[in-house]
Amino acid sequence: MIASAPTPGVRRPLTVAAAQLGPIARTDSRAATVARLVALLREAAGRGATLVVFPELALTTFFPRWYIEDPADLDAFFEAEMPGPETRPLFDAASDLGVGFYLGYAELVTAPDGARHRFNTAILVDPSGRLVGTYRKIHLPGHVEHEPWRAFQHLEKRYFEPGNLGFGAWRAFGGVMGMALCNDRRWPETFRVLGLKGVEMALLGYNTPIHYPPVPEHDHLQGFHNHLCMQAGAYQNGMWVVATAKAGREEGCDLLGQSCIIAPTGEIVAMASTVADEVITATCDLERTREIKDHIFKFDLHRQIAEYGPITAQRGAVPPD
Ligand SMILES: C[C@@H](NC(N)=O)C(=O)O
Repeated sequence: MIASAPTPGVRRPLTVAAAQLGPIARTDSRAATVARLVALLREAAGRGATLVVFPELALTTFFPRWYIEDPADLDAFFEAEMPGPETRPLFDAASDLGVGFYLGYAELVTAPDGARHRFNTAILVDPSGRLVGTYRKIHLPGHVEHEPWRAFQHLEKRYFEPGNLGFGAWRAFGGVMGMALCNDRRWPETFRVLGLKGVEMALLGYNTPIHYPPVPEHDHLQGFHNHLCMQAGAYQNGMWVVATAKAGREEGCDLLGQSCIIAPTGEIVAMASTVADEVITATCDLERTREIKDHIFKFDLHRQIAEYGPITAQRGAVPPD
């Protein structure tokens, strides 16, 4: 008998929702945005979800598109406490409904010495309202300086520090959960590190402009690349992926939709069909991760780590000319 053969009849179903958001205007209040999140949460709960995944930077417009010089203007997009007075209604609604959630937001941390640190952050909250974990975005895309030639900026490298908490894995919702944010999904290392930590479901929010100023000839591929990297990450690591967009035309900038739920086989099992507020759900059997983790990508058996050194070296190993 093969020790790792799945046990017939064993299931660990988890009904999840991706709660896609349409655009958020710069002038929209936090209260108005949180009310939208609560409405999506209620719809998801009504459809049986016990975990709801919101987008990256889900409380504000995607402000890295602007060069902001006044620190007070920048601060207005950040949360100094979570929950704070304006986000508390989301936490209250979730625990009333018995639903947990993933939420992306801009986090302002003031250290004991008074130094201020800014992160692009996601939290995971369980159905009782307890904070399960915090993730701070590691792969920050874009640029540091103002580049006026662009139709819009992508100043994540200016406004955020790289995450300092690593890629976490948390036992919650009947399985092992991991988190990532937007550009992280393009990197196989993200999913591999989560996979090595035993993650069975990766939760991810994104804001992806359709127009990529440095290489505009790839604009028509945004939807393809979005799914390509996440379907590969799901399959190569045997995990579910729940990925949620902030979508639609936001302050003149078109953001990709196509929020999706991906099985450990790499198959998309649910996908949004609008670029507005929209809930998609799927019942995900966490036990299905074993179809991959115990077989084609059984890490302990098949990985050849002696050959993987360049992956963690600062520089590549390109042969000399
Ligand atoms: C452009 C970039 N956006 C992001 N918010 O990280 C991405 O989709 O990779």
